[in-house]
Amino acid sequence: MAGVVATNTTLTRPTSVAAHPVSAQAGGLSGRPLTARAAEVVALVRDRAGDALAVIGSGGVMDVDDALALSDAGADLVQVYTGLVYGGPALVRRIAAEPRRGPARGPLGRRGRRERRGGRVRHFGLRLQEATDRLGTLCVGVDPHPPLLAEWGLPDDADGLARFADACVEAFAGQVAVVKPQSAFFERHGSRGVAVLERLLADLRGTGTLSLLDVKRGDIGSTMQAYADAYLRDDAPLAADAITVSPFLGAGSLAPALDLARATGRGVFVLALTSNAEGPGVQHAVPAGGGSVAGDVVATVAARNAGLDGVPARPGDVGLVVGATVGDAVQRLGLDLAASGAPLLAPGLGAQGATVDDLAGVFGAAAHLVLPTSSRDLLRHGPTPGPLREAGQALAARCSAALRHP
Ligand SMILES: O=C(O)c1cc(=O)[nH]c(=O)n1[C@@H]1O[C@H](COP(=O)(O)O)[C@@H](O)[C@H]1O
Repeated sequence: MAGVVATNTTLTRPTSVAAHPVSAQAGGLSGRPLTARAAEVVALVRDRAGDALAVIGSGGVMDVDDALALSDAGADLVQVYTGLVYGGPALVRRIAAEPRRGPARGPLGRRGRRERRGGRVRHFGLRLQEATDRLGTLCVGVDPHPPLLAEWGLPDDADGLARFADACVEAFAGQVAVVKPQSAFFERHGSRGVAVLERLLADLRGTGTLSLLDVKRGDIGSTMQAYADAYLRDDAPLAADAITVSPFLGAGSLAPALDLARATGRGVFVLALTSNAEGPGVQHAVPAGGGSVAGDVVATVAARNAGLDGVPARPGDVGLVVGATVGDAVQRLGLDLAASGAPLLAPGLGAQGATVDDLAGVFGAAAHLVLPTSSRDLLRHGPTPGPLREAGQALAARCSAALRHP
């Protein structure tokens, strides 16, 4: 055997087409629904085949960036089918005009492949859209609470954390759109706990699973730059695809993180309306010029997302955190979340009392931007990865159905 052609059509139905009247019919999908999966499969084939086989990348190549993604994933040649139908022969000329690059190799190469295409940054919003289209709309929180460790029969030490993290990777990597480790539960074990977090982030990176590190950082500009360096640089030991930040030292103080995230193709989720009972006292407060503190946060994020280049319909790279527990606060405060273009991280499901059925009411016209997240309520299905995975997939399907575009 001289080589492998990867891939063909896909039998999965991403959420972007699930509502289409014929989506239940049998048969494989071509075009855009294949793009992200094809790059993953090509990377897998290249990793397994090494240099022994030629790899021809095919599937969802609709534009030059898609072709470069397959090349970066390890393809020696790239094929176009559906892209040729819609893009015409000029697409071939544009792809062929790109300088040929050898496939990236090794752990650093793999990281570079996911975030950059030919020196061009792949925006976080686009990567998130691809992941939710393919895997459904759910972010799984990895919160190794002491009571959960005990329930799972694990010690409350770095070894327990490591086994907890491994089970989560086995259950959720490649199965849900985003995995969100909660830094606090690792930090409480000092440097050994942080080392486990570092390995967890590397494992998620290695499996192509988006990581959202929940650290809720926020500080004066110069210190914020250091926090940004810690999580948002390509070469940071704790690099994640996105982080949570707190705007309550003034949303403008977050600029170093937002700038670095944009430069490296990462995301930042800014707290706006948090899920806890103490949040409204600060977030609903009316500043001197009117509106609300949360409204100012939303406006800052909307301004950031409006400046993005590329396809206007895709979600922005800067997200907002709005708890699923906030009831009618979004409407009462007059927040136009849909116009912000921000992916909306929605914690509070299960353990904090919100349900999947609350999501449509809380988010209204912005429902299509919502990324619900659950930690304890989902993790109680452990420690065996199988039931954990099934619970995650079932919850993702329920969330996707509840948030589907009208
Ligand atoms: O940023 C967050 O993720 C977050 C924001 C918020 O407003 N409320 C909130 O609960 N979270 C986090 O989401 C997780 C919720 O965990 P569960 O209540 O167990 O699902 C925790 O790690 C919280 O720190």
